[in-house]
Amino acid sequence: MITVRALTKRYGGVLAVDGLSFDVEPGMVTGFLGPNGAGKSTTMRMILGLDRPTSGQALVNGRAFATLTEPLREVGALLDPGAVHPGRTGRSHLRVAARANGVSARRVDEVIDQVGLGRAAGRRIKGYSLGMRQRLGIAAALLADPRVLLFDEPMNGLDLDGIRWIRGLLRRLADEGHTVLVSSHLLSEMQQTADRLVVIGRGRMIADATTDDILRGLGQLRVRVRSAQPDALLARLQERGLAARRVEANELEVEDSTAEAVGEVANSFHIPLHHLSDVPPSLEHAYLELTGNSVDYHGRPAERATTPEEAL
Ligand SMILES: Nc1ncnc2c1ncn2[C@@H]1O[C@H](COP(=O)(O)OP(=O)(O)OP(=O)(O)O)[C@@H](O)[C@H]1O
Repeated sequence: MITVRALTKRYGGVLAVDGLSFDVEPGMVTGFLGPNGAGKSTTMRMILGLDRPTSGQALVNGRAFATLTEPLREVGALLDPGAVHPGRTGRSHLRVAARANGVSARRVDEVIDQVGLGRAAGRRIKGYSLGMRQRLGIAAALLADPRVLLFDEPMNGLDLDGIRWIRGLLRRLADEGHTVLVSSHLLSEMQQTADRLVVIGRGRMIADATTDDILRGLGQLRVRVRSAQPDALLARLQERGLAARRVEANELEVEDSTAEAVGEVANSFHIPLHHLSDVPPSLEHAYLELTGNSVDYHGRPAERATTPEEAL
């Protein structure tokens, strides 16, 4: 369990984290989502005792990291997969970490298996791909079998296989009862991975709820409708004050409405429909609504955010 209360970090004139309070519960994957520079890494560093809060608290299992007697047995983290000795092999890197923390050599082989590093464990780290470095970093986080795990942008730079693998690992860890906090600016990834989301922007809390609630509460409902009489349907819907527009030759989209409402209009004018469905709101839509005022640098409209398909 992670408990964050009124957590604040100021670097000179920059308020990196501004009064954040949230809990990260065991048994689920909590996504920590926010645009670049939102304060995710700074928050994680404070939870891990690597940065001192200006005010407020970040507790692991009810205690500040610095006061944990066996910290690596309570909390593991992947922060910067580049921060390893490049001349060592993966296995020797893990053995050094194991020895320093009273972890058995047998456990080193277990985590090598668990992250699928396999034969690469005997090679020097300087020859590792980014995906292999991420796996090694995750192996190090799992080494002392801690109940609380923090992963800072673990999907960064990974291919689809790597992303799927991490998604599966996070799910398994949560199902085993671990407390899992994973940061990302990839909305699509969090939509598929996280049970709960803590969304921040410019160091401030924007939303803290289940992923489903965030999608339901913030995404405007839209309806897709197809008919062989699109002109007539468009005119009737607009007469009723509905925000309908043509999206394809025979297909309309209606903003902020429901399939029932659109179906009733069509039925009352005897316009046959070939398709009628609510469009589920995407996290991307909700996220842009949530963080719209909290990004430092807006792209021009043409530089739209990455869609889930593009991100993969
Ligand atoms: N050591 C530091 N000194 C000064 N400013 C810092 C320091 N570390 C972070 N910041 C600033 O604090 C803010 C939050 O940064 P942080 O890295 O925590 O954001 P983030 O959400 O992790 O972003 P990203 O997704 O880009 O990693 C940024 O404005 C950043 O420039």
